[in-house]
Amino acid sequence: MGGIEFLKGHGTQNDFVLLPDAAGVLDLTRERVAALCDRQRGIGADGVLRVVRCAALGIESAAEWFMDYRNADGSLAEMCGNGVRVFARYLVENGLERGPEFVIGSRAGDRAVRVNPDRTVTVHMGAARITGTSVAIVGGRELSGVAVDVGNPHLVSTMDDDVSGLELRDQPRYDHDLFPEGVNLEFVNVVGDHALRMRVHERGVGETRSCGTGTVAAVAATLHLAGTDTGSSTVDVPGGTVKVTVDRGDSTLTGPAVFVARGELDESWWNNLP
Ligand SMILES: N[C@@H](CCC[C@H](N)C(=O)O)C(=O)O
Repeated sequence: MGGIEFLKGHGTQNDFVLLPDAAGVLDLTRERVAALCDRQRGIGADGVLRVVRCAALGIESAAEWFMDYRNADGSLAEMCGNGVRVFARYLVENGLERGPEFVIGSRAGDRAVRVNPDRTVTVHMGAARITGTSVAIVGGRELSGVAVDVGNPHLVSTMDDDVSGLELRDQPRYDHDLFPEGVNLEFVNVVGDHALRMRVHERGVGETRSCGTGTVAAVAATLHLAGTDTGSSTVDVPGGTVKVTVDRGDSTLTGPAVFVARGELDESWWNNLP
């Protein structure tokens, strides 16, 4: 057949099409990514993870493999905390890394991962940097937020009323001067001493059922508001639960990575996309 192989997987229901492309030969245009992720005319996903060797892209890195992440609208992003767990499991289960610990390259830099015996994956996400404050406007409500850089940009708004009541179908408004490249917007309830509930509107996608970098940003922001910069919390998202630890200079994210399908793209469909 010789078609283009794909896998479909998710991390707390943040779902991805994974494209093995060791030699970096796929012509992954913005339109092709958008078509793959479209839930009617494609496979349907929040993003694409291209599995490519760092060397094939001329990237010098301690990592052998590069996670080339694209949002559902075809835009590039620096990092994906749920995607990198799915990516790590793919590498180990397909004999491309021995595991359980190794490093994966991303546009945000190298990320150390560990594939755990229970098939969850722990990722060292690097520093979660507090970069300021701003506001998000959702359904006419102005919500103040803490800006956090986790390799990609986030604005975390904590609120007293239940986040499940928010209308997140439309793009919430935000300060384009502060976030010229766009921003991921998290809405958070503190539900216990070490427990958060979160919804997210992702840059380049819309509302998703989880965002791994967003959960790290949420924990860093709530710790910051409590006057500290280290701590751990679970984060419940619509698609499940992850565990986050924030330290000075590093943070870790632990959560599930699930595969649901494997197949081949129809070549004439792919070739007729711009
Ligand atoms: N879902 C991801 C984040 C994906 C990138 C994000 N939409 C962006 O544009 O920065 C995650 O799990 O971290």
